[in-house]
Amino acid sequence: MHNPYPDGPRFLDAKSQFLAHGAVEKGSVSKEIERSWRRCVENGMEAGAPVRTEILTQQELLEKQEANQLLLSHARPEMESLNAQISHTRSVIVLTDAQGFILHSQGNSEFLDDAQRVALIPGSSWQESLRGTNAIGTALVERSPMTVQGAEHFLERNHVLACSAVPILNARNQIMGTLDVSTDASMPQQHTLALVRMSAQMIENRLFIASHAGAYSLHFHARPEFIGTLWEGIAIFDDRHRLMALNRSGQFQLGITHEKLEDSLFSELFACRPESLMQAAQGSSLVTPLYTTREARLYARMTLRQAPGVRQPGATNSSASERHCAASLQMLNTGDPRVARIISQVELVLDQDIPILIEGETGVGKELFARAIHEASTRSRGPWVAVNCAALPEGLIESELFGYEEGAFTGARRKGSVGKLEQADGGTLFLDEIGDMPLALQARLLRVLQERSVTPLGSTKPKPVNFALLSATNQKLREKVERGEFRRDLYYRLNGLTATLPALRQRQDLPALINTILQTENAAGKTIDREVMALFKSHPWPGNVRQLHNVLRTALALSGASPISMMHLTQDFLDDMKNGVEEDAALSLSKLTAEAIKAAMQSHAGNVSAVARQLGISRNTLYRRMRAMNLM
Ligand SMILES: Nc1ncnc2c1ncn2[C@@H]1O[C@H](COP(=O)(O)OP(=O)(O)OP(=O)(O)O)[C@@H](O)[C@H]1O
Repeated sequence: MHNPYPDGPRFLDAKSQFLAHGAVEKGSVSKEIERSWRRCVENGMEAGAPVRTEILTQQELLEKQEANQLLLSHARPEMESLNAQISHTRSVIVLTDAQGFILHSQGNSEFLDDAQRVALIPGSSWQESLRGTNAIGTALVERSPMTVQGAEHFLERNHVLACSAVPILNARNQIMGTLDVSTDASMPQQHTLALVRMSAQMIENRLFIASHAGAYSLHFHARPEFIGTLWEGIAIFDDRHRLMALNRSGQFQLGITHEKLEDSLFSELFACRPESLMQAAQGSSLVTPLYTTREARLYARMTLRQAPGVRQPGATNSSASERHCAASLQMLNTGDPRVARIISQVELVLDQDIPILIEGETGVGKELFARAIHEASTRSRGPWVAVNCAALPEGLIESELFGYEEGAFTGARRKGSVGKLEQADGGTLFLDEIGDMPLALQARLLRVLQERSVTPLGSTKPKPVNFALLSATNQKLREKVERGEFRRDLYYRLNGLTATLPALRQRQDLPALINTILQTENAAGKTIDREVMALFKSHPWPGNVRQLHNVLRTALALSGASPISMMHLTQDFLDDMKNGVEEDAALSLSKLTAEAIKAAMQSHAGNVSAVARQLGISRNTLYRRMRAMNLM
């Protein structure tokens, strides 16, 4: 019969030999186990001794949990998901602090007797000096992942256990704690350590990101599909592009140890300007190729963080490298007749001081389009300043837009602040989500547009400004005007020309658009199989081009070198697809019903009883349906 624990007798023999002669036969156990046994003997420990169960009081445990709050909060979700993967085995998952005290445990402990169950609950300690050779305590001493099975444990009481523990390190390579899975000694162990390693790495990545509040982080790997996984390198920089921290995978990929990290600049590590990646990071999670200064090719995604003092791209003059990232108007012309007409209209009014209002559903590419207009204009040498009116808190929007003088209000910065309107002088001001601008500010904005000057808060001196004005909205602005929620005079000021970008489901250039997106993902020429293309053509795309881009990006990562097929679409998208179809069906059904009712009303000259009879429904139902469909 298959013996699930073939090494049991070998470990027992090795242990007896070690206890009798102080040495083991070469190769019978690992060096780490032999070293640990030696430490146990040197500490005067006896293999057959009863276990001393050291357990913290409730108060002491609470204090330890408090002191390790960060570790606990990031480890808990990973322990949950590890538990879901191994819930069919009889195992307990344990998190300890750096001294080996259990902070949290979960799982199935039925395979243990009462004493051992107690040993795996929060508050008990697995220090090697107390419990002899064991995965947690020995991993902490050896600073490396350990599996300790059956008789490899020094104390006989622990021979029933098989445990795999991995130390969790912070960015400075200091041990924060361990993650361990303990199970019955007879359970095969070959995959357990790999699983625990992965979970520990996830916890390290989470801790790493949470403990460094830099200005931006760069996520990188030699293979694009590894970005966003536990194997990615993560580098965190401050707003002066100095490296603040690099995770272990990053240290390995870039070939630097954490001691050498101090004061490295972005430009010393990567052959690219951080600003160009920042531009790509705005509003999307684009993966871009880049080279290290040692000429290794990597892929990276930048994540901007909301730290104070971060210079956001867009609020400054657009540099040559940023400009290189923006799409040109003709690049956006991928064959849809409506888009082509809008582009030719825009080209006619370009540089003529005519404000353009860009309308369209979310994700149709309004900001991309606005940026392309700026790039095509003579103002492209001037600044591009984008303001998202929906993202600014109402109390801040005024000072953001208009700026303020020194000492204008309590808490104002000493030197005052230049508002966005003034920053845009000589370039383009893009007011995104303009429909969300509070009414009171609409009046002030209108005055600036009429007088072409800005008066910062706390000042009486107007400053002349000159910028091209673009704005965008996904709301029906005209309807807001009718409802009195948006100033009519401002509405007319903003829309010298209205450019309405079609929703993706209305566009006739889907394959060409897909090709453009594939190009931006460095995957030009990638094949998409017919089934997927047919699905894409019938999907209603509620998230528009942004959604298409995301679906393609994930499919590219999942498909590797093969053509994109159904198996590379995420379940999320397929579910969305199903719901869309159901919604569509419901929509067309209600349209058909409305048509049927209208026709029957006409042929029976409005006689409700006759119509109800013809349609086979009651008069009440007919009235209800007519009311719901606005037919009465
Ligand atoms: N013509 C296009 N070609 C390639 N990608 C596009 C195009 N239009 C839009 N996208 C993709 O869609 C994303 C969203 O575009 P953008 O932010 O300009 O949309 P938006 O209409 O301003 O959205 P929102 O209303 O939500 O602000 C872009 O980051 C890009 O990935």
